Amino acid sequence: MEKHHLRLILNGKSAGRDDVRSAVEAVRSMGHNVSVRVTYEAGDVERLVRDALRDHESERIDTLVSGGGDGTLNEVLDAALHDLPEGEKPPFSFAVLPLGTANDFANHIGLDPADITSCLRFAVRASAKPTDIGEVNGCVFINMATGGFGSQVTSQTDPNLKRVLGGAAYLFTGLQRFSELSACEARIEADDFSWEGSFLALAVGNGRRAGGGIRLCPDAKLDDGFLDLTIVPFPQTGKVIDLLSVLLDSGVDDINGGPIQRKVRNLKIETQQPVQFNLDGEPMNGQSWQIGIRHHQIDLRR
Ligand SMILES: Nc1ncnc2c1ncn2[C@@H]1O[C@H](COP(=O)(O)OP(=O)(O)OP(=O)(O)O)[C@@H](O)[C@H]1O
Repeated sequence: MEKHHLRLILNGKSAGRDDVRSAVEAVRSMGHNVSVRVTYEAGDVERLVRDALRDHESERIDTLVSGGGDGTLNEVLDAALHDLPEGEKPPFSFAVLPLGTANDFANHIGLDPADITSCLRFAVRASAKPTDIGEVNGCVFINMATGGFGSQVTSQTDPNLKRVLGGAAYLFTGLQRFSELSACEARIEADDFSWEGSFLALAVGNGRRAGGGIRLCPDAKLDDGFLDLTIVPFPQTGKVIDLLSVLLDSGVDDINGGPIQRKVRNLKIETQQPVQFNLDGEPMNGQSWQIGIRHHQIDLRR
């Protein structure tokens, strides 16, 4: 069996968890090398990724594991890809140890956040597969970029509520703030598609689910070289609440009349007012969005 050298960047929120310690012990006892670096606060991930890039030759690091939620994974990838010359891949593959609240991306690749030891074993057993990365105005995402309803919910969800309710917190906050939901006017131009109108939710997915399991891009694939654009138009007849409950219950599949769905490589979105976009849950504000895909930019153990 090949001996692996893992570097685990662990979000400090989970540093005290017994199951994380057991998982590291279990993988070390399989003969692999695991070095662990823990974050204390925002910004630490970037420095720890730089350290991993510096150490990768001397310590033969072959896999960088993101230990945290989608937010941590996003920070890890953003730091690893930031200064990379075009056409180059990072010098190691990536893996995920799902320790977040929703873990939408980890769920998409079949990881069970309740069994952390299996997830870390998977990081040494699974093969590293070429994986696409999405980009919005120069910032990366691996799972999904959402605008409108979905983004409002994620960024306004109280962290304490998230801890108590888990993924359902997103839904709770969404309904609580329902009265603030309004239509957002946008103009969207893609390779061979354009759309203008007001939307309730907008999603650009490399992965399929966001906001705690809501299926917004049901046909998205991580390595097909496309992003899946989903537009849920704002209902003309004021049936917003019906539309919302369908969306939260079963995702876009069951929406009456269907949402607008397209596979795209590049798109530009202009909104009439400033809106928030969420990249894997991390908020960004603006009115003009240039979105693209970096085909097979990383290798991911999945
Ligand atoms: N030691 C720490 N204690 C508390 N927060 C931290 C610590 N280190 C980093 N953070 C913060 O944790 C956040 C990322 O957390 P995490 O990866 O769990 O995202 P999440 O959004 O809760 O996950 P998910 O999207 O899966 O629900 C970042 O905003 C970062 O600033």
